Amino acid sequence: MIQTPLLADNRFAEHLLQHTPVSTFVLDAQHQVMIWNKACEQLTELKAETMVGTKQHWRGFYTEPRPCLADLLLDSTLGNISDLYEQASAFSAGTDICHTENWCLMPDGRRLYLVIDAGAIRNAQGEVVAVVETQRDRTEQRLMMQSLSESEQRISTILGSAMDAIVTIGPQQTITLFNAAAARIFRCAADFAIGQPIERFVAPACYPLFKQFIAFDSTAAKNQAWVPEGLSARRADGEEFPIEATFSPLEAGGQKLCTIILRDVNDRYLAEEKLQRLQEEKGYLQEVINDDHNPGDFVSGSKEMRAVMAQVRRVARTDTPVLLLGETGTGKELLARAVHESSDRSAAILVKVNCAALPADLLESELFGHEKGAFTGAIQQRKGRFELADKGSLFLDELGELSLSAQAKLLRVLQEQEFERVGGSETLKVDVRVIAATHRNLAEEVAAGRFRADLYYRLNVFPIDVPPLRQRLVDIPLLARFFLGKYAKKFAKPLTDIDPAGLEQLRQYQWPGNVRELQNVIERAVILSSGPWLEIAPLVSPRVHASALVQPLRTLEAVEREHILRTLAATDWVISGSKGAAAILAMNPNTLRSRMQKLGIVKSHG
Ligand SMILES: Nc1ncnc2c1ncn2[C@@H]1O[C@H](COP(=O)(O)OP(=O)(O)OP(=O)(O)O)[C@@H](O)[C@H]1O
Repeated sequence: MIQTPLLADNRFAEHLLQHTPVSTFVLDAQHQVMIWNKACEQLTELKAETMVGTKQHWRGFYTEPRPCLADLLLDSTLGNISDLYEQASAFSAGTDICHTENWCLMPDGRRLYLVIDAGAIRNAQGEVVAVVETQRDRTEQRLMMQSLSESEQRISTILGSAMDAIVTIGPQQTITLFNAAAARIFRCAADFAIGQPIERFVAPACYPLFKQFIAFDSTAAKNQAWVPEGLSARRADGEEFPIEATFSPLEAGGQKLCTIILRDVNDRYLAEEKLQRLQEEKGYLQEVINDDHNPGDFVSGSKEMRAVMAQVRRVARTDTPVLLLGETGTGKELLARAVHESSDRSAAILVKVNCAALPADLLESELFGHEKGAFTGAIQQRKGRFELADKGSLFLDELGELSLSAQAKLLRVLQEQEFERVGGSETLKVDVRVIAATHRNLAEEVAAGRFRADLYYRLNVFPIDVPPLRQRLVDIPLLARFFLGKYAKKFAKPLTDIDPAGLEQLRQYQWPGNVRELQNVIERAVILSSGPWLEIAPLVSPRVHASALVQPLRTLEAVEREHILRTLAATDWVISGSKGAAAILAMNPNTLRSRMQKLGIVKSHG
């Protein structure tokens, strides 16, 4: 507070006020302008000679008469300030001084942000004799502050909505910025993370490498670096996860900072795995679609087959392995599908492997997969059928052909649901229900040392015997008519039924190839018949009385070998195709080839 009436006596003070670079005017107690200094002239573009002695000072700041801060102070009416300075962003007042800041619309149309201070001058008696008001133009700073805060807001919106974690670290390698995605990914609030050393959020094993990217003084860290893999971060709860990160060092305000933009690539890995799995499944399903072994409806009229179906229904809902026993072509694969489809796993797939179709070493890699370089030709990692069947079922056809080493692996999967890929050391876990089938007598195979006893007992928990067709005569006409309908439609033949003599022939026949053979016979007959009856050509070995079958006893292999050789001779060694040996033997051509290899059957030239 200034207490002397210096303006009248003190020329020096007046001189100072006149020349101070701050815009200033002074009013006397009657609101008349006493001083209108040079800076005020510049700010308002109004000359002192037109202002001094008048009460027109408002003209410097408003387009209409309005009290200035100095007037309010003189009249002690500061309470009205908010009516006058609507946009006042700061206001403070004591008895003799007051302060405000606000946007002013100058008479010449300029919009200025003025910081205004007013102070009362009292005489020795304490009476207010004058008021000094200063105005400082802070328009530029204010606009800068505004645009700074706008851009800060924009940046914080961008940071907040970014999908990736954005973390900035300062020279002490402590976190200075932690966006919302970082909070989500690291599972902790920004308040917790800011100020913490970055080391806390990096997997310890990766920290030395991490440091190289944020080491500000190393030349390597001068440029931005993108690290697509090999780094792992650590969440607040200690869980480690693989990341992909970009490190951007920068110098701001003399401080070395590093911004890390990172994302959790676990989800990507999972998505990639899922995609690969779906692609493999797609490939597998494509194979199934192309496979003419694809099952149609299941026909069962005999009490024997109804009993089999009842067993299928009973075991389907459990996770017990199922062993389907029966001669070739009896419908074991169809039943395996029925087990899978009636189980809780039906939403996943049933994967099939024919153990006789591949040599032992390839079969092992087919079942369990292999690592890149596991053997010559293993140019990349491949998942096996067990992995493909995860959460579903695996049908192992011709189980009796499995090598002893594959049997050991299979036993482990059955017991612990785990295995390693060929050439790999990583133990893989799967959840697979195994359904196996064989036409061999496994008990005999065990006795001969060709099949592991422990695996046999593990698989034999729920054996289902599928009777040969000759033991369920009721099914023969049912199946024959079913196949007639199917092939007549396929080949567009107007066939109504099977002629009675033919039907009788079908009943009499021995059916060594069971339903598959019947299916082939009907297919051939449909192709050859012109209608309306389906004519059945004489069948090769009519059904004979069991006693007539008695012959000197020989091994199964010897009989099998001789029979295959006879058939091959009859087809002139043609294996596949509708007239080939495989069709006659009602076998899959690949199965036949592998049997021939196993039995050492080769075509002699000469
Ligand atoms: N009850 C049935 N109803 C309809 N078709 C059947 C029936 N049983 C078998 N089939 C058909 O017979 C053919 C052979 O059946 P499947 O492949 O299931 O026999 P399998 O016992 O698994 O033979 P293999 O031991 O040689 O592999 C298939 O085309 C199948 O569709």
